Amino acid sequence: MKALVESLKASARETDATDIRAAFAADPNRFSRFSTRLDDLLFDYSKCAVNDRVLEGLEALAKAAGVEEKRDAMFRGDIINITEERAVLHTALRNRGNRPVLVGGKDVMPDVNAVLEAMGGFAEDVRSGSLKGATGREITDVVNIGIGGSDLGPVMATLALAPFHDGPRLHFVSNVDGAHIADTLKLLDPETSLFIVASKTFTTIETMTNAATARAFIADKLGEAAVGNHFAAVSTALDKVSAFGIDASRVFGFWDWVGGRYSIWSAIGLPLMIAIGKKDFGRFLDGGHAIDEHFRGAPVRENIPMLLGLIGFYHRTVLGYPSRAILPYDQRLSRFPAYLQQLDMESNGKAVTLDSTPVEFATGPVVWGEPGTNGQHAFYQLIHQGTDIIPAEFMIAANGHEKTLRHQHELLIANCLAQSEALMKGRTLAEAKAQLTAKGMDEAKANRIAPHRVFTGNRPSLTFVYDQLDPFALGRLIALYEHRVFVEGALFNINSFDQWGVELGKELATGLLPVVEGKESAEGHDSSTAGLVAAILQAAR
Ligand SMILES: O=P(O)(O)OC[C@H]1O[C@](O)(CO)[C@@H](O)[C@@H]1O
Repeated sequence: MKALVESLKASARETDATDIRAAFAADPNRFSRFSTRLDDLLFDYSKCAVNDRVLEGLEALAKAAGVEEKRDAMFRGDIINITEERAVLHTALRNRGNRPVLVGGKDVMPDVNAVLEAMGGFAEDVRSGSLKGATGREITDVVNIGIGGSDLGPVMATLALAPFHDGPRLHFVSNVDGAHIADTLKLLDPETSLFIVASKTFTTIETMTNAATARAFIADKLGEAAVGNHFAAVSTALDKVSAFGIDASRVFGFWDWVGGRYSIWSAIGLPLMIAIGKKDFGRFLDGGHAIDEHFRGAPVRENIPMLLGLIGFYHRTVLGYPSRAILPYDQRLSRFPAYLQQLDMESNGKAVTLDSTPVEFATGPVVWGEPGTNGQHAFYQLIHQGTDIIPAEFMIAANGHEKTLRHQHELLIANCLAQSEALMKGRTLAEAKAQLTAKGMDEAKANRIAPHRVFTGNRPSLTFVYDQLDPFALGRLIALYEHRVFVEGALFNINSFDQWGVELGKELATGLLPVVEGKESAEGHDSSTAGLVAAILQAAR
């Protein structure tokens, strides 16, 4: 693999692959050669630093890394999460054709369908008002208490699908910072509130602490006996849920073969289903399933997640670009970058291979972003003229939902397309100077100012265009990125499905709590940590 990566570097150098501007000038068909479609979804990668030779090299790399075999092993239910000894089967949750999926010789589909059915019944009862609080009033507000994968997916998707939201109001509490739950509880009437405690493990300290606070809120206002009417839970740890006191009829399970950051398709999606209804949630699953079928069947040069992964690997590992910016020109996708941060960085932020040896090249990039056009007025300066090259990933709908505001949508589209054009084309020194002198600036001053107005161009970007952001389109987008992360992880030869990197901080926080509470001394901790604790304790009121 290392040799193939080196030869890709050489191909890029020898073919001037990073001179994207020259590639466009030389080939009027570049767009049609380096873009592909899946129904209304258009994927344009012509503004990336690729050419045919690079793509051939990437295909060879994918073959050598066994990406397709690894993909098939995932769909088959093999134990590919080797450190946790688990299958990886979030795809079974959206397996709309009901093709049998075997784990340990047993088809998981009947259980998957049963939970989906139970969620649907519960969600529709909440939405219709037939499920009541302890005092007989309808539920107006649903609060999801979870963190990481038990929060980001439902938050992101609920915001994204606001035009389809016709159920009760939704709130999300994740942070252990008491401010988060306190600010949420202030908005609620306990008689009409329902809390969903969402935690795969049902041990996560943030979620358990917030759940206890919410429980006290109900018990204090409505009495202990009311708690059962105002709580539901989503977890794989059904024994722990029952110890919390939530009735089995309000508990929705999932399985250890669903990773937290891949769990929006499972019962973790319950808040979304309550917001948009069972039918639209089904459309969301359909979108994910459509991408699964595409990923499994399309040839590499038409396979969007495969291309996305290969190009991602190429930008990151071959060309050494340290981060990628996720730039949805879709305000309702405002939490999509945060969602992808967990998906990508928790999956591929690893430095040890599946053979338990150190990796030989750079793995997952830093993933970040904000919706356009807001980002343009904040950090685009650095993307255009900074010293790092940051591949940008744009996404835009051909149609907004606000029919009477078409003009605003056209402005949004123009801005999105202009950014990728500017990143690719740039502005030369001669062009910058000519612009200034044309405005009447004298030669000497133009010479001084022009360098500040130069854009190197050749900054890669890719663009997704879809018809409209609806449940199907969102499901498709999420699944695309899931499989992209999979492809990159397969090329890195790492386990994309564990997350040991978050453990150490959790362990140390548990150890530090008694010190922060003033019950234990800070002895044994480093002087910085001890000094910080002392300062905080001194100031604590
Ligand atoms: O659903 P749980 O078990 O509460 O975990 C929440 C999150 O914590 C993590 O385990 C680590 O931060 C994530 O992978 C997960 O999504």
